[in-house]
Amino acid sequence: MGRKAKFGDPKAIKGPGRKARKQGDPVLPRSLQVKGDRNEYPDPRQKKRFDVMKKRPKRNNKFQKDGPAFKKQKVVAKTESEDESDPEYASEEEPMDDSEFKKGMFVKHKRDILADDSDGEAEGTEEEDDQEPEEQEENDNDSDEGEDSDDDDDDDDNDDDDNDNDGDLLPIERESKKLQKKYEEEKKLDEAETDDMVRQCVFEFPTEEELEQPLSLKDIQTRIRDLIMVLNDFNRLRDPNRGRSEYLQLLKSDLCSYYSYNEFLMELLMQIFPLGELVDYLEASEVQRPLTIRTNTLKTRRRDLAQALINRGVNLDPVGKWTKVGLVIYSSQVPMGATPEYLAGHYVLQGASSMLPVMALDPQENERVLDMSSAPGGKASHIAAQMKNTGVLFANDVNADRLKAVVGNFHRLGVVNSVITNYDGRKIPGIIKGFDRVLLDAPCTGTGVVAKDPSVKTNKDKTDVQRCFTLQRELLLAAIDCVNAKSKAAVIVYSTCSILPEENECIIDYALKKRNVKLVPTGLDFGEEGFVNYREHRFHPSMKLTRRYYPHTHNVDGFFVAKFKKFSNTIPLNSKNEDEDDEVGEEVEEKKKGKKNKSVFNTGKIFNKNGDAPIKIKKESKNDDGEKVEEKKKSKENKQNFSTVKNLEKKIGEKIKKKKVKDNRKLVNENSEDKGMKESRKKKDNNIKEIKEKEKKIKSEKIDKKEKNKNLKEKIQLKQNKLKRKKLN
Ligand SMILES: C[S@@+](CC[C@H](N)C(=O)[O-])C[C@H]1O[C@@H](n2cnc3c(N)ncnc32)[C@H](O)[C@@H]1O
Repeated sequence: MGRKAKFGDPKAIKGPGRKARKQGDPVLPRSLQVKGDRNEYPDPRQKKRFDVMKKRPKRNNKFQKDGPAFKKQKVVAKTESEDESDPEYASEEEPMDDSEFKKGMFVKHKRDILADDSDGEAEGTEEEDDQEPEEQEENDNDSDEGEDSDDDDDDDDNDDDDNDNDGDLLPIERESKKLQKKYEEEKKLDEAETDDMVRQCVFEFPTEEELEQPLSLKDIQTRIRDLIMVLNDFNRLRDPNRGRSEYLQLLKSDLCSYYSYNEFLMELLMQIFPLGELVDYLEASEVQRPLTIRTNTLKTRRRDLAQALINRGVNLDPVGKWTKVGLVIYSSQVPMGATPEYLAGHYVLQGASSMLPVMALDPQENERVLDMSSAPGGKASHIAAQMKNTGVLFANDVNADRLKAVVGNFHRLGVVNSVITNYDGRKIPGIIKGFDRVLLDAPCTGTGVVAKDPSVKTNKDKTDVQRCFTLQRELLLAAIDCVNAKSKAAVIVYSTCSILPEENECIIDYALKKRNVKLVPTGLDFGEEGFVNYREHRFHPSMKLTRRYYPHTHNVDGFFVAKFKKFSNTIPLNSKNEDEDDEVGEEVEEKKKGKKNKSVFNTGKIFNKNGDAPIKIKKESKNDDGEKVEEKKKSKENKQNFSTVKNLEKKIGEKIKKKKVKDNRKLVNENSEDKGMKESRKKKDNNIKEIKEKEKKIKSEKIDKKEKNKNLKEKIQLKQNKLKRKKLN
C-alpha cells in the first residue's frame, strides 16, 4: 500500500508546484501518440494530461482486482480508448454527487480509492491526484478542448496558486477544499435562485378583482395552504406591499368558506391554535369520533359485556389503558342502542371524553355527591356506578324535560342511590349544602363537538359565548359553595365540551379569585395542559393542572376538565363587592377587565373575621418581607383600581339619575300641554258623576216613597181592619 504510506509522509506534499515538477517521457498507446515532439503541444496542460494517461493503465489493474473501486476502473479503462474531453469520461470520472459532499464523504471516498491503489507509483501519484479534479471541471462544463477549457485551466491555475499557500495540505485535500468551495458557491447561487422562484411562484396575493371572483373548493384549499406557508415564513415569502393582517384576513375568510364556520368562531380558533395545527383541528372536526360505550359496572363486567357483544357480531376493543370501563366499537351488525345488553342496562353510549370528568371527580362509596347539571344522566350514572350504589347522589338539572331522560336511564341502569332534583343550580347552595364532591358539567357552546353537531360552526356568536360565560361563572361558584371544605374529599370538578378559553380557563380563574379553592391534578394521565397565557390574559401557573382534549391530538371530542380542592368554607369578602361590579354596565366591565388583567397576579384575598390565614393565590413564596411590602403595594393598587371602578359606577349612576330627572321633566311638560283638555274632561266626568248621583238619589227617594206608601197602605188597612172589628163587636 505504497500510496497509503505516502499519506503519512510530509515530504511527499512539500516541494515545488506541479508545473515545476519533472515529467518523464510519455509512453503513449498508439492511438494517443501524436506526431512530433511533446513540446509541440500547444498547451502545456494538454501535454500533462497525456502524461497522466500514460500512467493510468497500471492503476487499472489494481481496480480490476478490488471491487469497491469499480467505477474508477471503468474510468481508467476509458482513458485508454477515448479522448479526455469526452463527456462520458467526465460522468464516470465524477462519482460523487452533492450529497456525498454534504455528508463529508468526498474525502473519505477519495482515500478509499487511494488505499486500494497499492502499486506504489510514487512519482505519478501526486500528478494523478492533481489531475482528476481538473478533468472533473472540464467535464462539468461539458466543453470541448478549446477556449472554454483554456479558461478552466486558467481558473485552475489560480486555484493552484491559492493552494500553494496551503502548503501543509495534501494535494487531495487541496482539491477537496477547492471543490468544496465551488460547491458552496453553487449552493448559495441555488438558494438565491430558489428564493426568487418561491417568491414568484408560490403565492401571489390576489388583486381585488380576483378576490371578488368565486373560487372552487379545491382552489380555496390550495390558497389556504399557500397562505399558511407564507404566514409561517412571513419575512421571506410575503408580498412587501401587504401586511400580515391582510394575509390573516384572507386566510380567515378562506377557512370559513372551506370549513363552513362563521367568522366569529374561526377567529377564536385562530387564536387558540398555531396555524399549522388549526388545519389539523378543523380537518379532525369534520370527522365523527369513533363510537364508544361505557360498561355499567353496577350490572356487568367489561370482559363479559365485550364477549356478549362479540357474540352478536360487534367488532370492538378497549378504548385505551386509561379506562377500565370503555369499549370502542369499530363495527356492529346490530344498532348499539337496541341490543338486549343495552336494554338490560349493561352499557351506556358515551363519548370517550365524557368519561374523563367522572374519573377526575373520583367519587367514593358512601359519600354525598352532587351532579349539578346532570341531564340526560350519562355522567351521573357513571358516578353512581363508581359509588357502587351507596351513599347519596343528587342528580340535578334545571330542565325538567331533560330530567325525564335521567329517570329513564337510572331505571335502566339500576341506579338506586340517587335523588333527582329540578333546581337552577345557582340556587342549590341556599337549599342544600355539605357535599363531599360536586360535578359541574356546565352548559356550554359545544365548540368541542362540532363533528357531532355541525350547526355549532355557524350558529354561535359573541352573545352566546357571553351568556354561557356568565352562567358558568355563577354555577361554578354555587358548586363550590355546595361543598363542605371540612370533608375529606372537598372536591369540585368543572368540565365543558367547549375548547374556548372564555368558557374554561377564564371561568377557573374567576373561581380561584372568588373562593377558597385551589387547582389540583385531575389524575388523568393524558390531555394537554390548560393555557396559562391566552390573548391579554395571564392566568395562575396552576392552570397547567387543568386538561384540554382535542379531536386531532387525542381522537376524542374537544373537552376541558379542571379539578379543585376547597380548603375553607368562608367566602372572601372581596368576592361580594366584585360580584356587584359584574352587574355594572359593559363599559365599566371592560375598563375593569383591563385593570384586572394588569393586576391579575397581584390580587390578594381578603378574608372575614372567622377566616383562615390569608391565601395568596398568585404568590410563589410566603414569608419574605420584601414580598410583603410588594403585596401591600399591590393591594393598594387593587384598592385604587377598585375605587376607580366605583367612581365610574357612581358617575354612570349620576348620569342615569340625571336622565331620569330629565325624563320626568319632559313628562311634566307634556302634561301641562294637555292640561286644558284634561280639565274639560274632568268637568265632564264630574258632571256625569253628579248626574249619576242625582239619578241614584231620585231612585232611592222613589224607593223610599214607595216603601212609605206601602207602609201607609198597610197602616191604613190595619186601622180599617180594626175599625171593622170594632163595628162588628
Ligand atoms: C352539558 S349538559 C350536561 C350533560 C350531563 N352532565 C351528562 O353527562 O349527561 C348541561 C346541562 O346543564 C343544564 N343546565 C343549564 N342551566 C342550568 C342551571 N342554571 N342549573 C342547572 N342545570 C342547568 C342543561 O339543562 C343541560 O342538561
